Amino acid sequence: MARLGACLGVPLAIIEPAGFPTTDRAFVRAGMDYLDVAVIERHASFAAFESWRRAAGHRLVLFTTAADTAFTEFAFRPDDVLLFGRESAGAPDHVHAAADARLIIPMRPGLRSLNLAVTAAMALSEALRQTGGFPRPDGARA
Ligand SMILES: C[S@@+](CC[C@H](N)C(=O)[O-])C[C@H]1O[C@@H](n2cnc3c(N)ncnc32)[C@H](O)[C@@H]1O
Repeated sequence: MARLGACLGVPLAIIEPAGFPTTDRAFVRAGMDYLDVAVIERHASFAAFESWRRAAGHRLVLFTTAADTAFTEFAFRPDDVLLFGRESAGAPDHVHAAADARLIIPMRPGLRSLNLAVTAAMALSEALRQTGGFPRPDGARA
């Protein structure tokens, strides 16, 4: 996901406690050379993240299988924060309650979920497509 953010020019925020190792060593191994160009912010807790988000005036858009609205039916804004849950347990109830919108990527019946990185790639693709946010080869936005 660090690589996804780096390539598309989108900052990544990690809210602790994360569901994966967040030591510098683990990051260097997973992020490879993309880590140098990725913008990664860390928030010590959901409360700390919420203080930052509310002060900055960003909407919180949660991707969850417990949603009724398809992500393709939602009008994204360029400064929306897209939030994804843990690979293991998803996002807790209080995070669902705090979200301004809860969106699902529709799936075939009977299947549990996509994996986190695939969800993020699909979500970001739709949000950037709608808002004209894809980077251009000359460095400008599309
Ligand atoms: C592997 S899933 C978590 C599965 C977890 N057992 C659950 O039921 O939420 C990891 C994250 O990917 C996102 N996700 C996966 N499939 C999704 C879908 N079809 N629509 C929206 N978000 C999805 C959610 O943010 C979820 O918290």
